Amino acid sequence: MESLLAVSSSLPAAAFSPALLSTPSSSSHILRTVTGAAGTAARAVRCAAAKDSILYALEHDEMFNSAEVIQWESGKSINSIAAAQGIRIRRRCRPRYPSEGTGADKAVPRNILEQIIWDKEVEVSQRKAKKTLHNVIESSQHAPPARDFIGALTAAHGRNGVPALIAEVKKASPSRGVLREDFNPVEIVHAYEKNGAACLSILTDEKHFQGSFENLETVRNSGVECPLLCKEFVIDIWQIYYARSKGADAILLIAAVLPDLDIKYMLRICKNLGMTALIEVHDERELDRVLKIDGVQLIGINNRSLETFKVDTSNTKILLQKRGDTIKEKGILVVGESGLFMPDDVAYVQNAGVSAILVGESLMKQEDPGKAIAGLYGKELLC
Ligand SMILES: O=C(O)c1ccccc1NCC(=O)[C@H](O)[C@H](O)COP(=O)(O)O
Repeated sequence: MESLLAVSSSLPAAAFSPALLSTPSSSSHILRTVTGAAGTAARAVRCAAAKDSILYALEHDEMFNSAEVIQWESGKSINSIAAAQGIRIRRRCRPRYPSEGTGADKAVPRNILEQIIWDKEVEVSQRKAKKTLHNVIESSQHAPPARDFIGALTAAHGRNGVPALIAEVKKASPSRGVLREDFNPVEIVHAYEKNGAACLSILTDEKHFQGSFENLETVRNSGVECPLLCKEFVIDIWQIYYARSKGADAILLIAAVLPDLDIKYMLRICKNLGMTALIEVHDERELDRVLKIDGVQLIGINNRSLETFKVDTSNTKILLQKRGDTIKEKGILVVGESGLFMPDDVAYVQNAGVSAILVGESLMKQEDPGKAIAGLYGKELLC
């Protein structure tokens, strides 16, 4: 595994720039790097297969993700690479050639997160068929510049002396069903901003959360100034460019879903786009993986298990007790996510060491989600 990571990590930074990714030369650059790294006859054979796969992808105007490059290079499946890192969520994996089956046709998802990811694989491949990576990169280059998500959190934290608020726009969720029938995202975000939210989180998944990229775009164009987090289940770099093209300033990357190399690769893309990556973890193993990755600036500790729905705010405290010092040394900001309803909850995660909180349900369920912010903190927030 180490050597595979070394091969892929040896891709030069320039290979990840949007400008290069958008031209055929970047693809051949990556191809040369991958094939050029093969030292043994066996690897050369695998690389020949990789080359065929990559050429096939290019002919069909598809772009490959880093995990797929490793897969081709190593002969290992994405799922076995992920499992070696402790990732339990399996990818269904599209066939590399139309004649190949996935072998997963009869499989059933083991939990809700796996279901969401399998649905996302279908959704993303359908979206890519309509708008290629090349086109979406082009669109992202015309978006207004990304706003400073971390800067907004830091300023609000300093201003109020309590964790900054990332207020979430979430109509429904798999664990709670519909949270709000009367759902007007523009009204909600203006109320959030007026009442002291530092940043906004916009759910874009349609099938499980009744969100949409249209909501993200409408909010962006509605005149709010808070930076926007695209709350998506990212499995493919295409989604990052698409989110940027719709006005996102930050994007969620879930460590329970993405192998390390994908996180590294996606972080570089975010950096090139001026976006912030909020990297979400739920347990110690995920946190340790993420802490080994260079360039991580913002980590979210989710109190909700996305596999079982169990919410436990002590998760934030336990993880920060164990790794708080390392996080501080690295200058990483921590967001406490999920299950926060009252001033005591906010104080609890603040004492644990978070600089920001991500809150959805407890605000969305109130008649006036803006006024609910003062109820959540036990005081009004300064804007
Ligand atoms: O909220 C869910 O039911 C859910 C299910 C599966 C995957 C993700 C899910 N939610 C994402 C989140 O973690 C929350 O939207 C976010 O942290 C806010 O949480 P809350 O304040 O508890 O709504």
